[in-house]
Amino acid sequence: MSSDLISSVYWTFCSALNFWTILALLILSFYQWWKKPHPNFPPGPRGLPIIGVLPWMGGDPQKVLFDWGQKYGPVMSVRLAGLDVVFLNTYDAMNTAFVKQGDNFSGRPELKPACYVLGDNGLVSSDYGDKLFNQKRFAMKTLRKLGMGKQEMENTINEEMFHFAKYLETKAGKPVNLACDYNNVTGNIICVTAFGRRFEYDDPQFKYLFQLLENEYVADEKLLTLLFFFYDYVHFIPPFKGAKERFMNTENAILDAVQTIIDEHKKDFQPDCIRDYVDAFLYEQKFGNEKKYFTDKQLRVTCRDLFEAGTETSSSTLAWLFLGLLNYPDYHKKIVTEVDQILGSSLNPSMAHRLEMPVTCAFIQEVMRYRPIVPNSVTHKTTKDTNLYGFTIPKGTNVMPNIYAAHFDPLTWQNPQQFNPNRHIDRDGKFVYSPKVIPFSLGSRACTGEHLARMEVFLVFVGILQKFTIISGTPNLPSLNEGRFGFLYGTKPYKVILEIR
Ligand code: HEM
Repeated sequence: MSSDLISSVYWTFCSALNFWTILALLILSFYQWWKKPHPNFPPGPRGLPIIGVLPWMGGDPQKVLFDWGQKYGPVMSVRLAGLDVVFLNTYDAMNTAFVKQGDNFSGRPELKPACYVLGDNGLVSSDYGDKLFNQKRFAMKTLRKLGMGKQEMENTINEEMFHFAKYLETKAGKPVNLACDYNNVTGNIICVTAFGRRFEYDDPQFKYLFQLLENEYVADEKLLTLLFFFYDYVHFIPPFKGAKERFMNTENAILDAVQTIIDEHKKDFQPDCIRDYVDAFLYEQKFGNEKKYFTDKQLRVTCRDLFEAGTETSSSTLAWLFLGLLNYPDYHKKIVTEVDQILGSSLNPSMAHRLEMPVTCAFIQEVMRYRPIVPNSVTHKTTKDTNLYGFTIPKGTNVMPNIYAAHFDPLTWQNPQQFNPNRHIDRDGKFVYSPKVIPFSLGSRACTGEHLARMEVFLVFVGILQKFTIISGTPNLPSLNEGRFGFLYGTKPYKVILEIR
């Protein structure tokens, strides 16, 4: 046989092989796309084979998901590339799943690469089970003992507010972007609670921790990061690879910084003098009945969780609140009037003052409704085959609370697209708390720090207004309808000018 013939047979064979390989892959991906986890799975958009609805997610995913929710109903499924995710689009659907059937809907999926760094430890990413019950119970009990929801915590927040006001005085008179500065207060409140100490704002260790947080939450590769959370197989593709490495480096650096503080605690730990969360944990580790749950890794990751979940979240909420004030001068005026009448210039704000400050409370609640900073909360996972609204949702399915859709549900809210704090004030001028404003989610996986966050948001917000007049320092002030998507939904950058009152 001539070499030409061999070569021609070889290439014909390869082309046939390529043809059949490509055809097989096409059939496989079409089958993957067409197949649902269960014939009775909730309805929803499936997008394109292989990539699912990803091409639709580029602009404003929360609006796209909202529109689909209006079309498909309270429980819908969305095909995100190879993954079927169930979205709960109304308060009632979330309440039915997370509260009434909490045991079935409170797992956490293994979100890689978070799992590589954190394992099944801490509070946020731990799966549902005995360890999580034990650790959440311990966390709630310890946070309450350390003052959460009580006068002691108010004192801690007001003391931190005193330092923050001094810091803000140095910035008075010129346009400043405070988005990251709020972390000084919210971060220190967590540090006092978890580590028993506050840091000076220019302390290198403190600044380093915030730099790390900023890298993670504000860096412009959040979409890439979110994608590789779900799709392990994209890790080796260059843009994802880099984003993954930076994410893991940041997480490891935060864990190392936290470990340094824990090691200092171990050196001077005294069982009869529990100063903070770390001490309370070390006590259980040495003397408790369930030592198996109180491991070093669990402590390290829990402190990381409290710091990460408790800092940027409250700061972003404050950033939205001040942006709201600048966008709605009538409410701004009314709120400042309440602050002046109830607190004057010298009274320390207290949660009890909320009763006398209906417009302030209504404004905070409306900002939390209108701009939930975690619009799709944190992903849950079903722990067994389960049924919701007549649909079958198999064990292990990813479930996302669509807080944004619940907050804009036209069956719950009149003119939901209108920013209207007045909707939370009754005819007698009193503030009406709404259980359907759920920025902290619902059920047994709801935010562990909700009480603390509500306290710091109120006390810091009115504390700043008591001491400073706030003016816009940005020529084109963003509206409340523009934001930045990432792990959190934050404001677009804007500047304010503070005038000392
Ligand atoms: C305005 C501020 C905050 C908002 C809007 C917020 C919101 C949330 C949301 C939506 C979740 C997920 C719930 C779910 O999975 O369904 C969550 C979880 C969590 N939050 Fe917050 N949070 C805030 C502040 C805080 C603070 C101050 C702390 C710290 C003490 C904290 C600690 C946690 C923890 C530990 C979890 C995990 C709970 C679990 O997985 O069981 N958060 N938060």
